[in-house]
Amino acid sequence: MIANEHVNKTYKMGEVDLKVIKDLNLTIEHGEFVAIVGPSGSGKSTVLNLIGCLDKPTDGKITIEGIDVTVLNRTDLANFRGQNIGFIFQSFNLIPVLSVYENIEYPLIMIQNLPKDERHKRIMKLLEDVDMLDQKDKFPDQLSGGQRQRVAIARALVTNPKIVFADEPTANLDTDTSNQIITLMRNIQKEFNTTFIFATHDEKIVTAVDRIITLVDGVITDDKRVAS
Ligand SMILES: Nc1ncnc2c1ncn2[C@@H]1O[C@H](COP(=O)(O)OP(=O)(O)OP(=O)(O)O)[C@@H](O)[C@H]1O
Repeated sequence: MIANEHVNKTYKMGEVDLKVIKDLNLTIEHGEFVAIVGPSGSGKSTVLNLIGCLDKPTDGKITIEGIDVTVLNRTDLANFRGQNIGFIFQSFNLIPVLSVYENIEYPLIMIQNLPKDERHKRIMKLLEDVDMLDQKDKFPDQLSGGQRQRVAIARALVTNPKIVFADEPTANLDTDTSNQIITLMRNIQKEFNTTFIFATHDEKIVTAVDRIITLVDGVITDDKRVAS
């Protein structure tokens, strides 16, 4: 479970304080498929960065899987992130000099000290899951947008994270490819009970999720469960 209690985030811009998240109280249960929506600049990415442990709140408490992550130091936070959280970005963020296989392997080498044959098994299974087995030796610039995002999804999942944060994951994809990617993530959520949290403007994602949280000017103005 993820619990935010009285979370605030203020950016200092010279003399000016920019308060972008205001008294956020939000609980997300295991295995939820949820979208955070709202106008540009409303604070969606900031919330994702805070609960994704990429950034720290100015004050308030964030508990993930029973651990208060706001008191962890940088090293412990990075370890916690590596063990529990996966990220998918709109720009895919693949490493251009690494092959598809090596891009997926990268977090396992950086974060989790797994033996090579165990790494291989996990990567091959994920390549199959995202239907990229026949592309495993290609490099990112030899792939389509949808294929790149499938690799990014496999990379986000290879550490078996409990939670995946996806910031506009379909922004650079056409409608059919977006729908395929959303279905892929939904299937993974069902199979592994992985929590997926999206920040998005994409109606295709909004109509696919079970819960929609609306953020306006750093405040939750609506939080509703929907039949998808
Ligand atoms: N590092 C930063 N320093 C200062 N201000 C920032 C920083 N990051 C974000 N902001 C500001 O915080 C506010 C919220 O930004 P955020 O990126 O979270 O919004 P968003 O809802 O994700 O927007 P979009 O839909 O356009 O991606 C904006 O006013 C933005 O300019």
